[in-house]
Amino acid sequence: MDRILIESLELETVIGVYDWERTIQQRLTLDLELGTDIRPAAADDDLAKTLDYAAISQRIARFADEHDFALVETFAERLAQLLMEEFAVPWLRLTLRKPAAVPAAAAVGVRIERGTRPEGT
Ligand SMILES: Nc1nc2c(c(=O)[nH]1)N=C([C@H](O)[C@@H](O)CO)CN2
Repeated sequence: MDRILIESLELETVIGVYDWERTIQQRLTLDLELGTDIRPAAADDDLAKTLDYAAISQRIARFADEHDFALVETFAERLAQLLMEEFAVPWLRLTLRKPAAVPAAAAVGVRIERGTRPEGT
């Protein structure tokens, strides 16, 4: 299966379990692999036949603006559901990092895979 990539997408959102986190915006970074078949788009050189990574990046930024989850798990799961529904993505791998959460770590976060890969990929 081919994949469309979005790497190190920086997002600002309210996220966290502690009271002090409910009043500030924090940075998250997102890596995304979106399963798709790129051959129709490549054959016709046509953006309409593939997943538009610019449009998807904008949608993700809007999602971050509109929500204020406690857990990175909830952000990741809800975003995966949205992307699969709105953009008809059959499979994705999403890595969400919260870089400032644990000062001794470069980042902490979650990685999830959702959906079904076509046979043999
Ligand atoms: N598995 C998780 N552990 C923790 C989370 C989280 O979202 N998932 N969040 C926090 C706090 O919000 C933390 O980021 C503040 O520094 C703690 N553990």
